[in-house]
Amino acid sequence: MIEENPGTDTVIRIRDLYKSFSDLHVLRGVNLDVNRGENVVVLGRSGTGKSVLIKIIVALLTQDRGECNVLGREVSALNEKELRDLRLKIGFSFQNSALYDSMTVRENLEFPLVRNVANLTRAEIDEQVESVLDAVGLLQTINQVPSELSGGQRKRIGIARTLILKPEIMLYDEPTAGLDPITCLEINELINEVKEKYHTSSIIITHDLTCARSTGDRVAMLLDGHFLKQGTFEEVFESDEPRIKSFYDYNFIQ
Ligand SMILES: Nc1ncnc2c1ncn2[C@@H]1O[C@H](COP(=O)(O)OP(=O)(O)OP(=O)(O)O)[C@@H](O)[C@H]1O
Repeated sequence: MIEENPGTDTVIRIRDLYKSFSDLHVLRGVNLDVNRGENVVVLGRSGTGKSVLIKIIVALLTQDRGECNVLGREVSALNEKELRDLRLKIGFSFQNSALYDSMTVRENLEFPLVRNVANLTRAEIDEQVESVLDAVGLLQTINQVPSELSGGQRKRIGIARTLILKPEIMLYDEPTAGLDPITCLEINELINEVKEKYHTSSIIITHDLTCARSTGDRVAMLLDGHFLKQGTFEEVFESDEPRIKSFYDYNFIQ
């Protein structure tokens, strides 16, 4: 059981969360707090339920029991409109950036803005698109289409597209998967820059230990349906717990 921390502003509070699919018991008593302005890394082997947890946070799945409170609201109790409003405050960076191939970078970024924010002038749209592209260091790609960009650039544009709605919470699902080591380092830096510039609170799902070490204010290790250990990267991996040691040993670290 993790400690209550009444002095901090908790944006995600998960208590005793359970989720099964038939007889596959994926989450079994998950507890997690994400405090405002904090990057929390969720580590765990393939199939341990990291994505299921994220999907419960954005109500794409519903827990069997337990509490999942996001920005002060229990997500499983929200109606459609409340959910839509909540999701606008959450930026979700998917494993595959899912940009529209037929649109330019500018059009990809305008799309969520025009769809979700009423009465913006052309000048305001341009200003916001350029500002967010500048923040991810890719202003020069504004008129290109995704097929002309590298995997790392597409990932950055995907992050820019979520940032354009100024989310309070960012959820990164395997942000460095499939990228070369240098590009991984750049994405890790970007995740930290996003936190500084946009004051976001984030969950970063990964099995990349370099990513965990460089982006995580706190690391939480999901094993056997719950968080076996939470703390700084060093606190978690100083542990003598054999499953944590073996996770460390099998995941290459630079
Ligand atoms: N909608 C669903 N219906 C049935 N089973 C599901 C569903 N979603 C997830 N699962 C199962 O739950 C388990 C956990 O899946 P999840 O996608 O959360 O794993 P993960 O930890 O994110 O893995 P990876 O690192 O490979 O992405 C898997 O065995 C998966 O098959």
